[in-house]
Amino acid sequence: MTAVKLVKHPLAQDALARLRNRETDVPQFRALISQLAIYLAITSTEELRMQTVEIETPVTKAEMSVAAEEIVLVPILRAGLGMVEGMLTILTRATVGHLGLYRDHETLQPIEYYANTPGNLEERMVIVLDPMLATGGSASAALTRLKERGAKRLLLASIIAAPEGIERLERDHPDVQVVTISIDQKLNERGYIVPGLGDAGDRMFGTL
Ligand SMILES: O=P(O)(O)OC[C@H]1O[C@H](OP(=O)(O)OP(=O)(O)O)[C@H](O)[C@@H]1O
Ligand SMILES: O=c1cc[nH]c(=O)[nH]1
Ligand SMILES: [Mg+2]
Repeated sequence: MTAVKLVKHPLAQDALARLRNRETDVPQFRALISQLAIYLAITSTEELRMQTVEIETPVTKAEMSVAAEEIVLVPILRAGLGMVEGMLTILTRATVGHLGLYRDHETLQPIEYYANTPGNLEERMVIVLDPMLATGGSASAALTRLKERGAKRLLLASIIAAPEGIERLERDHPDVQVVTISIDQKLNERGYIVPGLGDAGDRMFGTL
């Protein structure tokens, strides 16, 4: 079963409420997405593999834990791009791949138009970024593409998830952990998350 981790920090919930508000303008929307991505970066890497090394401080030598796993971030274009900067605030050494997908407005099926990912995905923690998990079609297609390219240890970091999207990933990718800040009520008849925040890409890039 897909494991879902919820970010419950009060300041993340406060930022998400402001993100959802229809009065929030484009610069504020971008800043809030970046802030929320920092919380997702911290929670997504709680199980990062570590190793013990000897460090010499100005005072003495000591055994310390350091990260033993490289991280690849893969934003789903367009809206996932807004999460990269916040993620890199914490994950400063991560490499970044890109997957271009949009959801056909009629069929809601994902259409892929770009894929560029770093090599050696087998050995790395791969975190897919998309603020919205709605039907789950886009996330599922992205995860399938990354597995075809060798990824084995995958997470999906989203800001808002619909129950329908989580169920879809439980079916298609039970090995992938979902990290999110809110599980909303449902999808509406046009496939938008309720209460959601509208179209994340349009609000981020001002294309409404
Ligand atoms: O779970 P799903 O039903 O597939 O919907 C979620 C997808 O829809 C949005 O992208 P959109 O198609 O609007 O593309 P955009 O980011 O370019 O605006 C969102 O950013 C996800 O990628
Ligand atoms: O509510 C939704 C659903 C899909 N994509 C969005 O940007 N918002
Ligand atoms: Mg969009």
